[in-house]
Amino acid sequence: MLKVLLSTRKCSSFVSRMRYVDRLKQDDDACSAALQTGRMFLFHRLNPLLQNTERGTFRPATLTCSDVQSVLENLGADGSLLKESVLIGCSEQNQAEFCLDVGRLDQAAVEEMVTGSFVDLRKSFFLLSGAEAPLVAKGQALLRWHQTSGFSSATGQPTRRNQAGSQRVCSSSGIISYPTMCPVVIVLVSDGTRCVLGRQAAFPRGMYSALAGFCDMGESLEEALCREVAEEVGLEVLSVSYSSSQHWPFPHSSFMLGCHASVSPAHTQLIVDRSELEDARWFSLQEVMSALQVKPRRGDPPPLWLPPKHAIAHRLITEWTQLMQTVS
Ligand SMILES: NC(=O)C1=CN([C@@H]2O[C@H](COP(=O)(O)OP(=O)(O)OC[C@H]3O[C@@H](n4cnc5c(N)ncnc54)[C@H](O)[C@@H]3O)[C@@H](O)[C@H]2O)C=CC1
Ligand SMILES: [Mg+2]
Repeated sequence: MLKVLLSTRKCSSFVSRMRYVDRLKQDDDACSAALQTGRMFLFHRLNPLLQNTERGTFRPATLTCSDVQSVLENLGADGSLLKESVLIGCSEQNQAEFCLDVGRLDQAAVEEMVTGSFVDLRKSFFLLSGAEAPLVAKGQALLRWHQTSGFSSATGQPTRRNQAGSQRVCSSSGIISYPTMCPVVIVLVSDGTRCVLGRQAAFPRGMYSALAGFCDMGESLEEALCREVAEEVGLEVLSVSYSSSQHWPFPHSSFMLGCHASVSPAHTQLIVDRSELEDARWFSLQEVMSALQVKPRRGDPPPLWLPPKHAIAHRLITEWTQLMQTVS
């Protein structure tokens, strides 16, 4: 049975924070009160607001409710915009965290008032640290869901959100809808000494990653994995082990389920589906280890470079190299 060690965090504080967030999702008044003392992450047309740190790195700008209120007042915006904030969690200091899209305001004017810049999500995802990037991705995903869910797909009537933004209710039928993610399997296939990496034509030059694909309706994780590997590279998987998962905001919200898979060393011929992948190849441990050392730089790309640390593919590749080194 799979056992994942999560952390040695203090259980009591974790439990109370999770229950607090859950209460804010159920209780609009409690959520409105929490908004007054909460931390706020701003977005402009779904691009998060980032600030430079003294160390030359970036972090998401965190504002208080009154900071945002004074921005809205100064720019002549309606104060009720604040009610469009969406709850995204609770900090370790027990402060509720919200995000708000101020896309109706002039971008440059907001940037000047809060000393920061609204940066494209894909770019900001790789400028931020491991803990902050998922928070910004979650905020953008929830804001996007609200922006595209104003009408019920069943009745065509307007929907109303709760204060936390964790659900929307159809005004005519009462049907409740919740934010959705598409399950995706991402898999590193190995024959015991090498692994398969593929590249889509849209990837940056020289970049290869683990194979990935959307789960079809009704499939288990294992069935989706075996089908995707068969479709994309023509291999038959013999065994599967689960590694970890990740919310991935691109192009919309995917729930990435990361796995390792093995194939028989006697059946390793790749038949690549060129409509899906520009290329897929077997790579040796040595090639992958060298690629993990490569730092991103301008100019000609190296022969192989791998997805950045935030991506679950990076984790799968690192785990595989560690496993290969222990067995060799
Ligand atoms: N974290 C990482 O390193 C990587 C992440 N990914 C992510 O994995 C996801 C899936 O990868 P792909 O190879 O593109 O999937 P894929 O291999 O299933 O091919 C995409 C095609 O699947 C169909 N499809 C079925 N269900 C879909 C849905 N719910 N949404 C969109 N298209 C659907 C469409 O025809 C689409 O063209 C993407 O979100 C991609 O960003 C992909 C590779 C590496
Ligand atoms: Mg694919």
